[in-house]
Amino acid sequence: MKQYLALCQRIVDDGVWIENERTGKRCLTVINADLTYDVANNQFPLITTRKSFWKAAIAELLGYLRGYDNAAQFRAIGCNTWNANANDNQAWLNNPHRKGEDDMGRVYGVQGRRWQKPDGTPIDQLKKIVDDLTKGIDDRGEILTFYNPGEFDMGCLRPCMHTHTFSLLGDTLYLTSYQRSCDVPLGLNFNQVQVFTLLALIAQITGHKAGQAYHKIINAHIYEDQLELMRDVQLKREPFASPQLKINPKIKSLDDLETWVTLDDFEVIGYEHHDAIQYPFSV
Ligand SMILES: Nc1nc(=O)c2c([nH]1)NC[C@@H]1CN(c3ccc(C(=O)N[C@@H](CCC(=O)O)C(=O)O)cc3)CN21
Ligand SMILES: O=c1ccn([C@H]2C[C@H](O)[C@@H](COP(=O)(O)O)O2)c(=O)[nH]1
Repeated sequence: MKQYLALCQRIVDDGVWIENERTGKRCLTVINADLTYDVANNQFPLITTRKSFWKAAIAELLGYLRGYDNAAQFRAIGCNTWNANANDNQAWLNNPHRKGEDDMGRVYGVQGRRWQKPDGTPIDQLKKIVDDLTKGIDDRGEILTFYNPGEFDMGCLRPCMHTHTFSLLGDTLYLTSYQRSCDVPLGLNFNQVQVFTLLALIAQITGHKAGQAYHKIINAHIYEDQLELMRDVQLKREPFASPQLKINPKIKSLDDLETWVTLDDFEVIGYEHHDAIQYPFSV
């Protein structure tokens, strides 16, 4: 939690105002942030200086791992975060690739599970990683990437947290996640939960201990209409100790994640937090 607040304070103190053409808003911006999460000791990096809707963040991750491409699929598992990007973004509404209401196109999980080869057949990046790690193999290329420049025009948004690299040292699994663009008040609250949970889940289903998760962010920003709430409300609050994440130990395979897992299989223990803050969301 301290590293999150330090990043917010750094943006407030040293950020540079940058015009963002896509949203038509200005963002107070810094470049480069490195966050580390202690998955080994279950220090769940949940924001405590406001109420975090962590279940929606885990649902979003589950949707990516399942290869979802439609906001209705996300809603059905308890996540509303893609409604606006799928249905309220004029550029996407005008895009001939959009298949109708709620379609997100070839984003995130579609690339992770069904990356299209030139001959039209799909590559399942996640399955390859899970199969390798289960056998104790780290070929130094256990990379899940959603970043496919050749298909950016076929999706509603380029992926923000775009690449996850898994590394095995003995029986301990590590994760390094890369994020090109980060809405620190809203998105990072979710992304921290997702990086932590992704390592915990993949360690569990491949039979390894979880080590540390490293989260590398390039462009970290606060939108102009979020700044006052961050600077004058959230940053004035004292954080509480980190809670713990409990994952149902019956989850043992990728197939389990794809079929029966729900948000009831995740529990947060000891979450003390301040009141909710509603930050404006930019489409
Ligand atoms: N401008 C922007 N910021 C983002 O963080 C973002 C995007 N766009 N587009 C794609 C996804 C969608 N994400 C989102 C979208 C909405 C919330 C949000 O509204 N969160 C609320 C509560 C959500 C709930 O009740 O479930 C929050 O207070 O954290 C968070 C992440 C992250 N991404
Ligand atoms: O997981 C996510 C997804 C998105 N975001 C934020 C970062 C930016 O504010 C927008 C995306 O806009 P671009 O113009 O495509 O950079 O969404 C996030 O923080 N986390």
